[in-house]
Amino acid sequence: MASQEQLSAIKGAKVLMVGAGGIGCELLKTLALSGFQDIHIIDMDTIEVSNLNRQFLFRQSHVGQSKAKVARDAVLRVRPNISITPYHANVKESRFNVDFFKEFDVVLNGLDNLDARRHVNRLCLAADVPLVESGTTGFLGQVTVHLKGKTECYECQPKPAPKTYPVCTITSTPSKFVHCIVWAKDLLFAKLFGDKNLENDLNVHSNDAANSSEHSDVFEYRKDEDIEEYGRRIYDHVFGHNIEVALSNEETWKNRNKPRPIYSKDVLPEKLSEQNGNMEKGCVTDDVSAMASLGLKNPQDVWSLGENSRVFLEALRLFFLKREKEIGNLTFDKDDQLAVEFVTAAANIRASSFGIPLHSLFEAKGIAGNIVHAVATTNAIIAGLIVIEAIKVLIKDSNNYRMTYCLEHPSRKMLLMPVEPYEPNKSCYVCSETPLSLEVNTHRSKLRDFVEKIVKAKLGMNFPLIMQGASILYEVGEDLEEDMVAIYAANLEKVFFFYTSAQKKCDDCDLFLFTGLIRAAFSSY
Ligand SMILES: Nc1ncnc2c1ncn2[C@@H]1O[C@H](COP(=O)(O)OP(=O)(O)OP(=O)(O)O)[C@@H](O)[C@H]1O
Ligand SMILES: [Zn+2]
Repeated sequence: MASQEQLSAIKGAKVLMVGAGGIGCELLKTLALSGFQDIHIIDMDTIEVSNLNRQFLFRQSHVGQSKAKVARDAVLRVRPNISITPYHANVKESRFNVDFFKEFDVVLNGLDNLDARRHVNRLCLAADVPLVESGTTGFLGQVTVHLKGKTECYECQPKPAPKTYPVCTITSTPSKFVHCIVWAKDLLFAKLFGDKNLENDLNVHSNDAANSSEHSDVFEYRKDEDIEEYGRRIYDHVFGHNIEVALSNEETWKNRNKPRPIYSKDVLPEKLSEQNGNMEKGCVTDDVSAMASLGLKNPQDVWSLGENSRVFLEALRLFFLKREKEIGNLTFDKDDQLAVEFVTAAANIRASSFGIPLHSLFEAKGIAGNIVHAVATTNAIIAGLIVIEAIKVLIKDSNNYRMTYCLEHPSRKMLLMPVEPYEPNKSCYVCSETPLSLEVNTHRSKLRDFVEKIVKAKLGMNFPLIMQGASILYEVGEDLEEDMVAIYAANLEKVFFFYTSAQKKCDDCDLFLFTGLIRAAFSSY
């Protein structure tokens, strides 16, 4: 039971929720049923069929509609007298600025990506509004509370980078299915359907130069070439020839199982086309599927090597036949059925070559898309914990704030692990005043390198303002004058020495970067 103090805090609170997905639906319902009366909700997405199994405010008939608006309507049906304001929008839009955030007593995140979380964290710090942050992955979840100056901010601790694998494991010595998936997705798929100008390590181990130049155009589709012939050439090159080349390096295989080269003629009949019965019929461009045209129905089946080889050739054929315009611009997307089919088949053929167990399309899709299947119960538990922390924030019960972790297996008979929040990290570049230092080669590095690689990519700033002393060197904004845009563009092309020498006539540079909270000091070499 809530105390009188809690009830009046709940009644008077103005709350902003960001995200109306798995956690967001649960959260909106729990807030409404707990007595909250003024809730604003931002979500940029529309409802997809795949959301319906756990985002229970949505029904089949809502597919394609705004999540924020449908969630509002659904909750108003059970609590008609409260106010819910939906925004079908990206939280990064400029209208959701510091002043907008200042209107709220607490912000609650139910997001699914780092970029948006960092953005909301920074706005909450700038507006000095408490943030309750959350996330779930399958059975795991956590809720954390962030108050400027009192607890650590969302970015005080570096976030673990997504898992990467050594290049040689991917290009030549895979030992797990995930290595084959990464190869199929990031190398083969990218090589065949992605940007041709990007570097690609696909042939990295065909080490003799003559050999690699001989094959330099092996991936090139020649005009009027028979598409099956082209597919078989790729197949034989990557699963046959490249494996033979790798085998020729005896050292590599001294302590490893040798892979087996696979050629298409060994696993498939000479000519396939006639056997793909219904492949021309009923193909809608958006819906092109090699599984459909080969009559493979169940995505949970593990295909044989022969079936994978057919899917490989058929998916490749369909890309060239039905989606030719996209070739050269494609990046792997877990929601692109044909791309998933191609990657599953390629990964399985490679796995077969290396003696690694094959996997179903369903499993391969999960691995390729880094998907951990969502668990509705975890989302519900996390949403409940968010509301508990939000109420503590509203009544300023700071001694009792908790970060709570939801575990997969009980630890000391507990499934929920509450921990006192940590103090702010004094050297956090987001919430502390500590300057960052950076060494740059002032003769070689341009302001553009700094802006693109450090400020935007590394520090995740979307609208940086870069100043030297009192003068602005660079800024981003929708309402900049044209001549300023031209000046900033020119500034980006100047090397740092241009600025440092003008300022101090020496190589030591003290360039300051202000973006609300961040200040960076530079030294040069
Ligand atoms: N920048 C953003 N602005 C507004 N809403 C965002 C932003 N980034 C993510 N979201 C929303 O956060 C929600 C996260 O929900 P959830 O993790 O359940 O993902 P989902 O997209 O609904 O499902 P899944 O990814 O599992 O298919 C989504 O509804 C998404 O639209
Ligand atoms: Zn911080």
